[in-house]
Amino acid sequence: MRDTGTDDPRVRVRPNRRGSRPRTKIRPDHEDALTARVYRVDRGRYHLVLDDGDVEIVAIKARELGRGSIAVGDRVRVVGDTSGRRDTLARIVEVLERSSTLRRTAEEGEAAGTERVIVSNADQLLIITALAQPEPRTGMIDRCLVAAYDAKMEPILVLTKSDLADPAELLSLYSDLNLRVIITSIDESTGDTRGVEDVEREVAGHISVLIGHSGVGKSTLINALVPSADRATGVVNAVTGRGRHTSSSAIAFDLPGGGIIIDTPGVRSFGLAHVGPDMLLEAFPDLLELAQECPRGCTHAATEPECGLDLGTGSTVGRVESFRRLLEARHSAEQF
Ligand SMILES: Nc1nc2c(ncn2[C@@H]2O[C@H](COP(=O)(O)OP(=O)(O)OP(=O)(O)O)[C@@H](O)[C@H]2O)c(=O)[nH]1
Ligand SMILES: [Zn+2]
Repeated sequence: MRDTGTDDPRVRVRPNRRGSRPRTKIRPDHEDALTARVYRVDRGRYHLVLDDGDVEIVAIKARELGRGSIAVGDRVRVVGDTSGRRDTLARIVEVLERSSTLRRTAEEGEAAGTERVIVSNADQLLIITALAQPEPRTGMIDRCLVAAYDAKMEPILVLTKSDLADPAELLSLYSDLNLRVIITSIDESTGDTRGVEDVEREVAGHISVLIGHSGVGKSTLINALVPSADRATGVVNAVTGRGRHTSSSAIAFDLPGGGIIIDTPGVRSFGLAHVGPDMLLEAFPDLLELAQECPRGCTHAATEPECGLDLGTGSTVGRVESFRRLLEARHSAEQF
């Protein structure tokens, strides 16, 4: 073996075609790089918080990183001006391995059909649904559940505006899923709140993503958890009928009690086409044994004549029904 004068595995030796000295391709050795987390992405600029000292800096992606995406929640290594002073730019030279990725399928106009990462490294998905204004949509909840199970994130159902409607009917639909459920009501003008401490307890020390339709109270909830976030609430565009958030970038906030909460304004779709029946079944470990009886290639749909899940009895019947509802939700035309 040729001695290249280093045992750095990043030094690659090209074949010595001309018989001259070996040519080495040494990638810049970013030994001085600092680690940081992405909190926000805005027009190609990445807003990061350094691990050491909590300094906020702005960075661009180094060209050597190629086309791979960098998402909110990503852990990165940065070089250059990491002082965090105004008008300084650092450079992201590496994206560290992700522990989870929440994805959506790109919409038409973009590279349609390709997958985009919404948030990296989160471990919980808070599905925010108002009990009224707007009316709850179970299709959206089901699709979010599939996305959470696929991303190996813990789903938590947060039912807001409990001052306006009773949760009982909605809850009965989800009782077989053994979901964690939190019921809240927040009156920003009086400060009269219910359930916010329950949310606080669930998110402490975790990286949690909030997802939900416009107007369900995400910003109101974030303000209750992180007063310094100062999210604008309650403004709905009279022309489009949509909330004011038009960008689809996620944005992260540090929780006072530790942990991170990530809002996803403008995110309206998940790509679920890639979620196969057996992948979803992994979220129902109690049904795996029944599925052993399935013929090969069984899709576990209710129309499968010999699906082993039909052998379930007692409380398992409800579990199978819930599982099959989520299977169906993958193909729903609903965006969420
Ligand atoms: N009655 C009642 N109203 C609430 C509650 N929580 C939020 N609201 C109101 O619902 C409206 C929408 O709340 P936002 O927090 O702006 O909703 P959002 O999910 O952030 O909406 P976008 O920013 O459009 O995505 C506001 O007028 C809030 O004051 C609640 O618990 N009860
Ligand atoms: Zn089956």
